[in-house]
Amino acid sequence: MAFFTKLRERLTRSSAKIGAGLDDLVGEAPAPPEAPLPATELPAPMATPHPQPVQPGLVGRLFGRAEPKVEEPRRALDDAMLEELEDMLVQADLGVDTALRVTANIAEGRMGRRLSSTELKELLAAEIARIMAPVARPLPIYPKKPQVVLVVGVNGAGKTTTIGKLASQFRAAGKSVVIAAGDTFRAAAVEQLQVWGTRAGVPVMVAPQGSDPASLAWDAMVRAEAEGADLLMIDTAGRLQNRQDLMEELAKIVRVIRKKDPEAPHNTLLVLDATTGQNALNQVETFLKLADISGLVMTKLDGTARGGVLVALADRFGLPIHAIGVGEQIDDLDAFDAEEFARALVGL
Ligand SMILES: Nc1nc2c(ncn2[C@@H]2O[C@H](COP(=O)(O)OP(=O)(O)OP(=O)(O)O)[C@@H](O)[C@H]2O)c(=O)[nH]1
Repeated sequence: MAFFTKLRERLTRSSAKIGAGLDDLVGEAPAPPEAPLPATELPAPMATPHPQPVQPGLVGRLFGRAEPKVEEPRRALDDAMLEELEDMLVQADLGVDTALRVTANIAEGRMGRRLSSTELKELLAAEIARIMAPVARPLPIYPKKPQVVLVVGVNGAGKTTTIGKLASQFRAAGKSVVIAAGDTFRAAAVEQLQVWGTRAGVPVMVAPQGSDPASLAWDAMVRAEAEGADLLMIDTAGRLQNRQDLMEELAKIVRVIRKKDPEAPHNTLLVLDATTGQNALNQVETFLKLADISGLVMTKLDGTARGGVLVALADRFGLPIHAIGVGEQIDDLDAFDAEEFARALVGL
């Protein structure tokens, strides 16, 4: 299945929230002060968000009268409508600042214009795409061998799964990959990575439980260099409970791999779980203090109504969004496309 189709199908919880919110917002408008239409041509009541088509009568059909055009409900853009729109966007996890900016941009030059829900969705999608376009950048691939990709994020965010999916895609593109299971404290995390490695046909380097992740990272560098691997992906622990330890652990991994390549890691990916909503913003702030984050991957957009947080992230931090995850299967991760995401998010 094409990823866009998948995205549209799987983003339904977020898009239903925003899409239905916009339908309601326009549908709730008071009836316009226009002359009433004849009863037979009256569209569904203005307060109904999903108007039913009016059936033409038998006489009308026999005499070839044109079917009445069903007009979408419309609502004049005023302060009250903008305030509702703003609230709706905050509820959809775009965050207050982003919601305010988006709403102001939609209002500009359009006050008093009577908008249908579809028009409002188009305007919103355009605003969201405008915010997202500068950050929609695939993971850059460098000629450097091995390109070292350090993967960070809290436990459960989807690091392991993301590494597995990326490794599989790189393999499919003809690249050789080595994975290092750097969360050496959690046997389950190492096992899971081995499963993904097997699926992707990529070797996974492991170390005894509780051993120094930096030492594993060194060994993995040696092996990746010796084998001429294109990429080395290093998983890391995600224990934010002890931030100081984690910071030292990450710093040590970086120090060690820089002895082999002063430019490494070439990418530091922060994996975020969309279901955490606004908390994802705090996670970015925290990890920016712990590591030199170069880009984001957002997972679990399929299981949440909080997909709007990606817009807030783009607006607040401007970090590249390399990929998004919409499921647990190996092909459920793809490059992030601003326009596709924006349209899917608003339910277009
Ligand atoms: N629905 C859905 N589930 C996902 C997605 N990405 C990851 N998951 C699931 O989220 C759970 C956690 O993912 P992991 O990859 O194990 O997360 P992690 O960050 O490595 O976590 P630890 O191994 O606990 O450090 C797993 O059950 C995954 O199958 C996604 O895009 N959609």
